[in-house]
Amino acid sequence: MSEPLKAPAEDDSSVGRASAASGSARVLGRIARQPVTLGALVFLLLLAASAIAAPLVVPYPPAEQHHSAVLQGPSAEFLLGTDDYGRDTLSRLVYGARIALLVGFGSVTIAMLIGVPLGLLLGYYGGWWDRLGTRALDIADALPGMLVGFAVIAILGRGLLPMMAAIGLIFCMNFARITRAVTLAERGKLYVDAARVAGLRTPEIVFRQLLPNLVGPLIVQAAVFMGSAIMVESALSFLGLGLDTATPTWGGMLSVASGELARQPFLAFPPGVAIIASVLAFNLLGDGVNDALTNRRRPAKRRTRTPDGTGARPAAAGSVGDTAAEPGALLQVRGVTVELDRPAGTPVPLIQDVSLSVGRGEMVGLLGESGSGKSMLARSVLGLLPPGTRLAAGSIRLDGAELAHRSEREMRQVRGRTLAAVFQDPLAALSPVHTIGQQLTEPLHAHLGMSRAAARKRAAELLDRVGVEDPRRRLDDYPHQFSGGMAQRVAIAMALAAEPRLLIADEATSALDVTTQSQVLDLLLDLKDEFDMAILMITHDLGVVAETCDRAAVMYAGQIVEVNDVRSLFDRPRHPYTAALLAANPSGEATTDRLPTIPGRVPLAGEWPSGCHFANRCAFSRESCLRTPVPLADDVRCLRTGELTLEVSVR
Ligand SMILES: Nc1ncnc2c1ncn2[C@@H]1O[C@H](COP(=O)(O)OP(=O)(O)OP(=O)(O)O)[C@@H](O)[C@H]1O
Repeated sequence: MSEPLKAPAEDDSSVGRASAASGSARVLGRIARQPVTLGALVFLLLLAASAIAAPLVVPYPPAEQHHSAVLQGPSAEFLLGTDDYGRDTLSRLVYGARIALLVGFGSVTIAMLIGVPLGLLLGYYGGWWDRLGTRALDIADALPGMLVGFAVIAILGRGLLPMMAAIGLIFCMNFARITRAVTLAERGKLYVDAARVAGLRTPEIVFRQLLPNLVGPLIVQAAVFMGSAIMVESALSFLGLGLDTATPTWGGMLSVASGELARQPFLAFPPGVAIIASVLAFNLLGDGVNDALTNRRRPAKRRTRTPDGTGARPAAAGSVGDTAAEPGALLQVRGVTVELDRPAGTPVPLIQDVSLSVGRGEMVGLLGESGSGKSMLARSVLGLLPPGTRLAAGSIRLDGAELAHRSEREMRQVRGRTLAAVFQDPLAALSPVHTIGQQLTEPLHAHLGMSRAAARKRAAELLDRVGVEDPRRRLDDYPHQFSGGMAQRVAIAMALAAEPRLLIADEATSALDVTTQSQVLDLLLDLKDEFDMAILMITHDLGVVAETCDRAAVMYAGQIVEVNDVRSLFDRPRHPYTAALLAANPSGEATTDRLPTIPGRVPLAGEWPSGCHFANRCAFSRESCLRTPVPLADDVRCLRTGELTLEVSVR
């Protein structure tokens, strides 16, 4: 076992060590710097305070009639005049605010209780659930809101609760739509994949990972709908469908005013202004909060890669020379094809007939240009294929157990225990609204059944192991308080939590600067030995493969074209594409000028030639190469491999 790593010299002080509350404090700070939003907030707080303290602040009880002062204009005695019964308008206005705010709050709560879980389910599950659900939402939306309100009140009768239920039903569809849209966007993010990889169950992912990320948009919408709810309440009261006429409501006051316009036109002003001002204030508040949150959520600057510096060193001693399927290999992928379903037309293969094995404790590199299918292969193994794609053929065996076509529930048992993954962007792979401690302890608690205290202790040990200084304190930090390199260490610690047998590192170091990349690679190598863990290292970077891997596989246009031990692959490539890739490597020193660049472009999925996928770009292709599909034989997918001598080296 290797010694625990000391924290590297990497400086993460620049990203701040703000307290856990700093995110909310920053948002509040931004709101405080928006005078209009602040004004709206102060107005609404005063309105709420006066509504709550109404008996203490109003000059007269709202129902008290002053028969000698009917329909008066503003005066010192009655600041906003009186109504047709001589009741003080100001007092009724303040009491009306109670009803308006209560109905607004109650109806928005009802709308959220119905709409948010519905939107979460539609957005998270997608597919038929989503299609049927959104059609149902469309139909519900087509019904005029007020008609729905009338129907509910007709059924339930007049009163505070029926009014809240009616307005809640009108708005619940909007909450469902917003929640669905945000969930659809969030569920494709890496932190959700990471949570699935960590083996969290669907309710845990939906309610603990996704829901907290919806809080911002939901607060904004709740503020806006509070205003709308007040408007609907006023409209229903105006039409006489609200509370009984003795109860002071703004809509009811307007209704009275409309009958007395000729005698006292001022009567309409106080409730009219109150409705307009509060609706406007709620809208301005929603807008302001939205601006403040959007600012908060602006993605952090990506680290830029410094040029090269990834000098290749000789492949690890004892490289596995036999690249054929190994009996008892930890991971055995055989003939895997993933297809993209199209509503009309035949499915398009995204990867085709892919076979690859990874031995126990072995580190295998997966190379290939963008779009060659590396991530799709990784996702097939993880059981995380994107919506619309499916495993059409093949077998994926991990530690002897078949993973192909397993249900999500079954895959959860595998992910996070035997199988784990680290992705390219660690900050995207970590939930922004949970502390590192919460995210690290969750899989320990969920998989290993550890108590919260034991899980926290283990989490601190893991952080220490991956080189995070002061781990106990840093458990309470949020992902944004870590630099890219440190966040990747945290992501690795999460992946290691249940000591998996196979770690899939999908471009895990690509977003890091060269120094940090080298530190993280060293860490992975140490951990591989310490945990006797195999690693499938997906990368574009030939240097990373040369430096760290035992074997490497090269993918091109959805197929594996060559597999070999690293030394042989780099010294004596057997497939023209491998040779071209090596020669085109900017850090390499090509010793032959036969293939300095790769002409043409990678064909898109669905546009692959029927024979060899590389044939159109290959300097050595013959007519026979285009005729029939070329199988992977003796770990190379080339009909002419026996005839060619491809000498390219990147060392
Ligand atoms: N969500 C998706 N839906 C449909 N097709 C997809 C999806 N993601 C990727 N593809 C397609 O699948 C093929 C393989 O893509 P994949 O992301 O696996 O390539 P890659 O080698 O990992 O590329 P990169 O190195 O850029 O990540 C490409 O043709 C790509 O356009």
